[in-house]
Amino acid sequence: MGISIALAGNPNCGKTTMFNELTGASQYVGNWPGVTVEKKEGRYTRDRDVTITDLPGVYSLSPYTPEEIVTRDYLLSGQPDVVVNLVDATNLERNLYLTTQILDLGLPVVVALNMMDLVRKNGDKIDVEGLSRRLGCPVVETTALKGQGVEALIAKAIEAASAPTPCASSAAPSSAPAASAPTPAASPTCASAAPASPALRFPGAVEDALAAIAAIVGDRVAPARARWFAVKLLEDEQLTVDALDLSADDLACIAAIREALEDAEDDDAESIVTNARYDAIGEVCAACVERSPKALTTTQRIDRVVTNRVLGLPLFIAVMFCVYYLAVSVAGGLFTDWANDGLFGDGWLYTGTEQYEATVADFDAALETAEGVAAFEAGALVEPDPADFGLYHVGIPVVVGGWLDAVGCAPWLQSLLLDGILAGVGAVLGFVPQLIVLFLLLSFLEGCGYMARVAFIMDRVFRRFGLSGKSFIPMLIASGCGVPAVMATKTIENEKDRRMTIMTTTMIPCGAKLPIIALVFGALAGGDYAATWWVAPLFYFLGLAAIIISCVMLRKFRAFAGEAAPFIMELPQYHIPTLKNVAMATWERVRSYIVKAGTIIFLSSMVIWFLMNFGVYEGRFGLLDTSTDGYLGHSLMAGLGGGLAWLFAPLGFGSWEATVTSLTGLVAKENVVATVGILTSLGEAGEGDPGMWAGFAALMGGSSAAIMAFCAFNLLCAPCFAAIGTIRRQMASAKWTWATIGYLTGFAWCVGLMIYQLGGLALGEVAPSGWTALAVAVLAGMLFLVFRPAPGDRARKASAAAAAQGA
Ligand SMILES: Nc1nc2c(ncn2[C@@H]2O[C@H](COP(=O)(O)OP(=O)(O)OP(=O)(O)O)[C@@H](O)[C@H]2O)c(=O)[nH]1
Ligand SMILES: [Mg+2]
Repeated sequence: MGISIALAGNPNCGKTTMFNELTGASQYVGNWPGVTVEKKEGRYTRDRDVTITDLPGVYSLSPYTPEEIVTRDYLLSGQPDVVVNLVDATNLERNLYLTTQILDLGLPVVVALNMMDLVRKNGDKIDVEGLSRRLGCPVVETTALKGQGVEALIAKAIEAASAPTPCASSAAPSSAPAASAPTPAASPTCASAAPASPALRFPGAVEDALAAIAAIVGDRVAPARARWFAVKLLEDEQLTVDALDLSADDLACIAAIREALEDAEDDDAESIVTNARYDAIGEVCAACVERSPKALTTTQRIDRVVTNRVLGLPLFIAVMFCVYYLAVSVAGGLFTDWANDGLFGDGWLYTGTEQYEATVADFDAALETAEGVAAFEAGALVEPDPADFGLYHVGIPVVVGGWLDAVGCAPWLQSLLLDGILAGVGAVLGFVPQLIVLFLLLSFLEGCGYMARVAFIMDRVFRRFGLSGKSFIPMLIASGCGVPAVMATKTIENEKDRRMTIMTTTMIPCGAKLPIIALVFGALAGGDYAATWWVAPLFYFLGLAAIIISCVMLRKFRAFAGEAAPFIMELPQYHIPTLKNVAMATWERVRSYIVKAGTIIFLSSMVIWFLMNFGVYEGRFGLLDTSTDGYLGHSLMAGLGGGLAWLFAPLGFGSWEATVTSLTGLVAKENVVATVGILTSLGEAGEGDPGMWAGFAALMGGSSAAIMAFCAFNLLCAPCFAAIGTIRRQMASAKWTWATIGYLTGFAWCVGLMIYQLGGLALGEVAPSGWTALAVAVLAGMLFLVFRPAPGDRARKASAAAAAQGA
């Protein structure tokens, strides 16, 4: 017969680690509380008849948070034959609180004392026999991380499940609402079950009250579960009261019992029960746990430095600097260039690069002269072939291009495949090596327990702006790429905080936006870095300021009103994470990035290619000849840009070219510079080319204010398709995705308007007009939203004032 085992316990006590060990699954394990949020089922590898269910970690069985409801419903459902209650043995007092509640359920329970490796390392001792006797259930020592004790644990669980009594699986009343107590399964062994006499007893008055309530409930519930219902009725938990369908008389009797107890103890019933539990646990621990007199554990010693008020922040900045240096500079420099220019570019030369570059420079210099050009045309001067200089391989586009040529593929299809799809998908995949390194390092920091501290440190800063410390990690990641940043918002439990973070985090300039900043920088400063060094940091500051202002403003709306959720996170013990866990966490993140490249980017690259390569030329619609100058002016994209250009006129860049540039940026921000290249007929000159700066400045009508407005708009507006796709997934709602796109684009437009109209006015580039008035109005509106009290604040202040007056 199949046996169903439920794994229940506090957050971060090792349930998923145990589950993976038992079932061979690879569910996500992280070193912070609240990793698992829904139940997962698997089969025991050594006995396929045994089903194991991993449940979200909970501190109690009260139906408040979604995780608590999932766990409580499952335990009450009658499905588990036995509950394996994992407890973090390094923190027995707190963990046993849930144990006492699980014991009340009347199901067979086996307690797993997990993390015994840490207990031994700390030099503490636990009397397992004594604990088992006092709790009235088997207790097994385990170290899930190393797979120790897990077989003995399951053997005990199977034994307990097979014992004929006690049984509570048919105990839930049939009228119980589905939300809390799904329909029970009938079980013949229960008919004769005697009322369970709890091993863990409360003070006499409480036990008397419970017995009296149990008598009123009578046989409406199975005897084994009578205690659970009696406790819940004493606590006056509405869900249970509704479920039992008691008569008005019975309810009045129970209320009288409760009031009598509350009067006698001078406390409310819920607190009385909670205190009774803690007192009982205190006695158990005093008798069974012997703490080593050692003053501080390793974790406490590390935390003294890491979470220190003065040292915490600088230390964190140093750690992050190292992570970024390794990922972006070292790995990025090594691998991303290789992936972008080698694998998805022309090819890559591993050795003899210096000699090759020198020869190319000579070749380029020769082409500058008339003789050189003549020699080149005559075939006397040949472009140097990198393959002659050392170890070289060609890029995928070259290989694919060769195949397509060989099979006589139509030029338009070649262009679609190479310039459209391969270029688009390749640009995204080119970042994969960098991301792997970044995520490996971040997963390590997460797995060892450091990230939980970071959120705690940043909370002190962020709280002032209505954001929780947990929003910081996404923003940090966003400076690399918005996609993983949006995914990282998953760890923010509070829905409002999470939505707000998703909506704003992509305002931080990501790696792909840096070329835009460089281009603007060049166009404004003409390469005079010494005099204008402040332009680039200015845009980072703009991103950060935009987030802060947005959060302060958004908090004034009902959908986001309220303070950031109080920062409650138990700081886990430090430990070296297993290689498997780090690799899994990294893969999980990289995988979604790759999947996105294969789906959203794939499709959008095709669409953009189509819009840029098709159009009406000499009265005929068709594929444009990309070798003619200004072909883009005839494309569908130009038409689209022309149609939308009026939107950007107030921002100073109302030409179809500038509009098209912003539109292609939606696919990937890298496209902005590439499009400027095509528009200025400079090809792939790149953002560092002075010709490109001049061309770009001309595109913007030579106005510095327009250039700044263009840059601000492109940095702050809706992110690339890839990030939008991720936002859609994390928001799990089309409405919120559109709200995000709308908010970001609207906000970016307003900032662009203010920069162009007001900045241009100051610089003498723009004459006052109706738009100037609108820009002033927008500025005033923003200031109003920032400084206006949040809804509810006024009421709170008024009541506080009234209370103060009354006092
Ligand atoms: N030292 C030690 N660490 C462990 C042990 N078991 C689990 N861990 C670590 O504890 C952390 C939490 O493990 P999880 O399995 O995710 O915990 P969980 O109970 O599923 O947590 P939630 O899903 O948040 O409820 C991870 O970093 C594990 O590697 C153990 O026996 N010893
Ligand atoms: Mg888990």
